[in-house]
Amino acid sequence: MGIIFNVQHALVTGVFTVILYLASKVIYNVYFHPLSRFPGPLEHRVSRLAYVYRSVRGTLPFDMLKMHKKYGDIVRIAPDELAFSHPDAWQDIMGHQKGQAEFSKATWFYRPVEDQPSHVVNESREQHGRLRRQMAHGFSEKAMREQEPMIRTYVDMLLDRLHEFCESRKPVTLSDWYNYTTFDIIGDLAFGEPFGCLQGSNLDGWIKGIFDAGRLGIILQALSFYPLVKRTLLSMVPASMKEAHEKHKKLTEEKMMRRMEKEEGRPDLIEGLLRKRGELNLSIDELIANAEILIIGGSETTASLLSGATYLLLTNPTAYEKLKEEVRTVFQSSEEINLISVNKLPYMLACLDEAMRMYPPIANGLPRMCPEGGAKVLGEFVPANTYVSVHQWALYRREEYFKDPNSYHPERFLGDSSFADDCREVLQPFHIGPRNCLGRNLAYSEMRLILALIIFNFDIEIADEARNWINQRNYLMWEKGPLKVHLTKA
Ligand code: HEM
Repeated sequence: MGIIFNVQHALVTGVFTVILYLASKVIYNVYFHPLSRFPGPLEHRVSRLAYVYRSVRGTLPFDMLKMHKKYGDIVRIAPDELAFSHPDAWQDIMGHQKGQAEFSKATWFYRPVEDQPSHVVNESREQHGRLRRQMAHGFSEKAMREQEPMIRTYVDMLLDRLHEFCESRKPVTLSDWYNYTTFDIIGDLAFGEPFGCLQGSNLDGWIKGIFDAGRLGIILQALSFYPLVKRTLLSMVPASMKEAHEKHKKLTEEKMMRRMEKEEGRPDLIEGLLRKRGELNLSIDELIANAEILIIGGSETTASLLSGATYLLLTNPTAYEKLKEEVRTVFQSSEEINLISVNKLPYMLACLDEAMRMYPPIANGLPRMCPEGGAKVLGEFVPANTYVSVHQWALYRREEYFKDPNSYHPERFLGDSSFADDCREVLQPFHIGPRNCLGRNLAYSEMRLILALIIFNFDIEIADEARNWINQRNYLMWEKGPLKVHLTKA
């Protein structure tokens, strides 16, 4: 009897202690936390769970717009995180900081599993600078000129495969074909060999492994705030998953070994790191981590934008007709279209930029951490260790910065007076500052080359089932459904 009473007593005390702890945390977060003066929905100010819920549901970009509309340019989206939606936030958070420490990348987001090898995107400031300097060789103009014939081989293969569909008159899932092309190109640029996606008309198993790991990454990021749960779940990973991981790792090592055996001076994106491998003290796992991040960052982003731009053009016939006219007037044959000559297509560039605004490949805010001593963002003092972010999709849909933000108007990037009040510098799909996108020029060249050749070679009509294609969820990347179109030879 006495024992039962003691157990009951301990249980009641335990439950009471937990409730007391949670209640005091809620009161602290709402009234006494250094960020308590910033507005935001109550459920976001009291706990991280509301943010996690929206991320895991894939609705965060759209929810962020509603929050900024209601609460203004600064919203407290978690007890320790502020979201900023204003053109000046780019410079304040990501720009080169004079005489002040940089905002570092948030570990919970960029390194959800701490013991994984690091790479250029999540490295600490010093090692990042060294890696970036070396990798920059592969992104120079000279390197891009040398890479062009290789890139062109894959684009020609894409055109050949699409011509086959014209003959068969079947609808084509163009979004898949964009992915196959960008994956094969980046496979060659990062590992020295394509994935064979264009050849096999499907995504290689190795790539599928990377996508699966990406989805798991969102869950692991969320669990970073609940370390005990994360540790427990990680210790329970089933044997089949561990085996799949080991198999993927072995395949990747073999790929890297084959690349390392290739001739010296290959003009690709990994050569710079291989040349200074000793000086940079790079293990094979770190080399692989860098090649993998190039694959993820350099293919899905570009393919998404190409799909988004194609969809927006096909659902905006005036813009589509204008672009067709531009491409088919400037060029008389496919052979004339190359990485340099696409510069003669200003309307196409505006079409791509407007697609970046309406369908940015990186739609959510990638969190940074405020340095020691705190810093000012949009004139407000933000305490040290606060996470801060800029959510692109929400920013680009605000009427304060773009007229008629929910409609596709490439003219806004061509000096059309109806859009004179637009704030075009808001658009920063590649970010700014010392950690902005290294592949920006390559991405633009690749997208312009592919789109120009597609528009030149085919008349395209969207299939009925793809009319609402753009209504998607977002899990760091867009969850793209099949963009089905009908192609006829132009
Ligand atoms: C439309 C296409 C692309 C978009 C929108 C895009 C966007 C971005 C953004 C926003 C970042 C910064 C990430 C952060 O702050 O954590 C980034 C970094 C990076 N991107 Fe891209 N990217 C694109 C294509 C590419 C391509 C084609 C490559 C290379 C093949 C590439 C390579 C990189 C690299 C290496 C970094 C890391 C730079 C550093 O940390 O110093 N990107 N990209």
